[in-house]
Amino acid sequence: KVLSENGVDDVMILEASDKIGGRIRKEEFGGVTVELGAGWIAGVGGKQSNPVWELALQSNLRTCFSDYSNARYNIYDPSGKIFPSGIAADSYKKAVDSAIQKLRSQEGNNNHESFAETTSTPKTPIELAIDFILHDFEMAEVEPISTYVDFGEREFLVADERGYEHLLYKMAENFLFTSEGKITDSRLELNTVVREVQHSRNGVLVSTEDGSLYEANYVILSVSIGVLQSDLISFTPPLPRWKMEAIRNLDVMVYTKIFLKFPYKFWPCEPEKEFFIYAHERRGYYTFWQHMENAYPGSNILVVTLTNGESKRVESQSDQETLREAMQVLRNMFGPDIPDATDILVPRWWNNRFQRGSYSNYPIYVNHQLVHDIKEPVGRIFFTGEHTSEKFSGYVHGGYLSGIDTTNALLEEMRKDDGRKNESQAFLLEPLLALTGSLTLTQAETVSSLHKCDIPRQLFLSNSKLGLPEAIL
Ligand SMILES: Cc1cc2nc3c(=O)[nH]c(=O)nc-3n(C[C@H](O)[C@H](O)[C@H](O)COP(=O)(O)OP(=O)(O)OC[C@H]3O[C@@H](n4cnc5c(N)ncnc54)[C@H](O)[C@@H]3O)c2cc1C
Repeated sequence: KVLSENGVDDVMILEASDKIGGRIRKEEFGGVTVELGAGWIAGVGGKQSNPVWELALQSNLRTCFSDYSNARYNIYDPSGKIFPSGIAADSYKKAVDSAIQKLRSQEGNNNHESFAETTSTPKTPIELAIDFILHDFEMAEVEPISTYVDFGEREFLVADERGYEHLLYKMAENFLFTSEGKITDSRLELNTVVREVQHSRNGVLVSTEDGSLYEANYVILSVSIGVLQSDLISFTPPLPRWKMEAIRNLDVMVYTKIFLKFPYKFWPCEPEKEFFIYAHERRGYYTFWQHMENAYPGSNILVVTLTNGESKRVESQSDQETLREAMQVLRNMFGPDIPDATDILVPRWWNNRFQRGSYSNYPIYVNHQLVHDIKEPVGRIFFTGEHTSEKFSGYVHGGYLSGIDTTNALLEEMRKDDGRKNESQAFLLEPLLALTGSLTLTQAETVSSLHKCDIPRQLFLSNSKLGLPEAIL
């Protein structure tokens, strides 16, 4: 939309997978729609309006208020007894206070520790569980001291059969899709995996896995930080050292929601018991649980969240093994007589070569050079996506807003470029063949003829979460 409003319509979106949405991805499971990726619209109810929440309202997306702070009163010990609420709440408060105190004492020190490194090592199962929730489960309790509060602290769970992705299709309606979600536009190419970006001061040339070539004046790369860290896409010439270092220095978080379907409910399913915690001797071992009765009453589905090392471990084993482990934990909590799950769904974000993780994880006191370098363009290559958002990295709205920022930066560059072109038409007509030395003649001819096109061509790689030029996310 931003591009279109500025008269730039000649764009191409190359998406590696078979649908738009990226880390917004739904699947039918156990008779309902579950979100394998983003599930919450976070950052609602503050001074400013979160644009993703606005989209949800406009699209009549069904959501339900979801407050996982209640989980602190539902902590099960390894033998299945619930910790008295006073003890659980006190332990929680102590852990939060000490983390906040430590963070405050470090404020301004330009200390690059991640939040996980700020507290002393916990020892008991309850300390381990709380530590896991505070540090791995979205750092929910410390957000109020950070700058992330502009949009508010309320969170809403998407509970709509059409999925979170409905927002994306709504945004792209009459642009890339019909109201039934059918692609109408040749500007979007699915199943198109970018493998190489050749770039020079004259333009970019993109090669895809199927051997196609796309020539353009600019490229916006919205792949995840995990993909940038992997060798999926190569750059010729290679990216400069400052860019490579920024990419390498940003942590990638793996966050996995495992879904389990049961023949009937055996867990307490009052609305305020939506979340519960299992305090195991092993940190992060099937710790954080949620029932889906608030979102989909009668669905009989439980969700357990794993992160990082546990996510990677579970991704590499069979789903049957994961089911066995999860059932053992549930039997510790609820007794030996509970029924076996009838189905399990284990997303694999780490092993997905188009993701390689779930979202970026910035140090709590961000090194501004890192933020700057991660989003800074390299010549004609622009970078966007949640990892380039200083305030909202890791969130859908971070991706959305970074898309707009990057688009504006590109538009600015295009204006400057137009100025330069007017000064020197000769430069514009310089053949691109220098870039294509390694290509076959036919390909080179194709490239060459595309280059002669009068209309400026802008190329966008991947769809991003919104998948659309309207909001390059
Ligand atoms: C399990 C999980 C839970 C989450 N929970 C929440 C939540 O509750 N709330 C929230 O706000 N956020 C949440 N997030 C984060 C949120 O989903 C992301 O921040 C956001 O969707 C990222 O959008 P993006 O456009 O930056 O990247 P993506 O959506 O990942 O888009 C990048 C696109 O690039 C494509 N691609 C990759 N490689 C190539 C290639 N070589 N060629 C072409 N295309 C390529 C990918 O297929 C993908 O479509 C969660 C994420 C995960 C994984």
